[in-house]
Amino acid sequence: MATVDNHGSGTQSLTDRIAAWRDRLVGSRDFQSWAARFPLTRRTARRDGERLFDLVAGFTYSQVLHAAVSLGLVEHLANGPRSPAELALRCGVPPERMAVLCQAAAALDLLKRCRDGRFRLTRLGAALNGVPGLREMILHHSVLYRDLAEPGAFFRGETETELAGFWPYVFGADGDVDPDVAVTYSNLMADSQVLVAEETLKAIDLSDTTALLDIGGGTGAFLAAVGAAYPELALHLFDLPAVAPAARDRFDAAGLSGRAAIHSGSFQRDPLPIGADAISLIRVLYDHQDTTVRALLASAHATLPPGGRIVISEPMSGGDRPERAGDAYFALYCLAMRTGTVRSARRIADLLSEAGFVAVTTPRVDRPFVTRVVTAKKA
Ligand SMILES: CC(C)=CCC/C(C)=C/CC/C(C)=C/C=C/C(C)=C/C=C/C=C(C)/C=C/C=C(C)/C=C/C=C(C)/C=C/CC(C)(C)O
Ligand SMILES: C[S@@+](CC[C@H](N)C(=O)[O-])C[C@H]1O[C@@H](n2cnc3c(N)ncnc32)[C@H](O)[C@@H]1O
Repeated sequence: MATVDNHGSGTQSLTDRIAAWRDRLVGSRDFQSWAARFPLTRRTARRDGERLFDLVAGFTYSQVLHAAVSLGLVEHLANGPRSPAELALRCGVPPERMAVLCQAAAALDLLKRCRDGRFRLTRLGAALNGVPGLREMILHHSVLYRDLAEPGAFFRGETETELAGFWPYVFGADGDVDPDVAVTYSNLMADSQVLVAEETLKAIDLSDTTALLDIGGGTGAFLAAVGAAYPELALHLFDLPAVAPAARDRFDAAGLSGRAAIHSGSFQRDPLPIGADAISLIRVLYDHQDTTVRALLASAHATLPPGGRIVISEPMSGGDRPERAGDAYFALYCLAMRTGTVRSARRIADLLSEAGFVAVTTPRVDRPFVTRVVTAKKA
């Protein structure tokens, strides 16, 4: 590509110059005004305006969703349509304000306004009730919302984020954490694990595996799903002493106790249990910095037998193709957590190769906003 001098600020390719010209044009009021009237550009101009408006206003959309959940609107509509007055009474909100909320939720396609002025759930609104843990996820966003209140300060790294304190075990706490906090944390993790497990198990095939070690396996939600899908597989869970023992109840309830072993320890301090021919790390790597991840992947590699498999599953950055869930939600989430970072599948593949793994694959997943998967083998 031809390059030209850019007034002392280095060289600029022809593509860059064309882009700069396009940006100046689209950014000019006169052009916008003309494009909004000209038949061939009118639709694009309107669509871009709408898209920009949605980004400008998006934070209020999320708060409408939050209110619909926290005030119990979604719950109260689960059995059919109701009038705003009825909902106002049930949710403890003044009728005229409830009417605004219903109308807003209808505009966002969470509710449908019936001809008689009542509101009912749309397909989207109804789906919300069936997503495990989503209600609690939405509610806990109050914390992240506060952390993002001054976005400039947030990105400069000046915000003392509250979210960091919400997930105590990410910091490797063991033993000295309020048990109630531990339960809230573990329940939210386990509930939100249901879809992650569903998605991960669609992407991988464990039929040639005899024993799976789930590192950072929480209270066993992933292993319970694996156990149901693979009746012969031996299951090993490894997590911090304050978390791992709680998996016992889940394994008992699922009838998995005969083939599920629980190992308490820290992958930052203790050796990993040996004997498994596959290791899974589900939503673990993104909680940690590269040094921890490198050491963890190296121990995983050392623990596995030749031919052993590793499965990484977590939300990922789109890398050279940035995407909303990974790059505009989970990346900010991790910044607020202050301990880890969202990585692209390519970056995780590189870290796996660095640790000695081969045959790295990135199987397709249906819902990358829930999780993405990278697998590899020990040679
Ligand atoms: C019945 C008729 C007439 C027609 C039917 C037509 C039809 C087939 C409709 C489909 C309806 C349907 C089944 C819809 C299903 C929708 C689903 C399943 C939606 C799922 C959505 C899931 C979402 C939005 C998940 C969000 C997850 C989030 C935000 C997770 C966040 C996790 C975090 C922050 C974890 C943090 C952990 C830490 C601390 C960083 O380590
Ligand atoms: C984000 S949660 C994921 C839990 C589970 N895999 C899931 O997807 O629901 C991260 C897990 O890693 C565990 N963890 C964090 N640091 C750890 C460490 N040093 N050793 C072992 N487990 C650790 C946490 O206790 C927690 O259960």
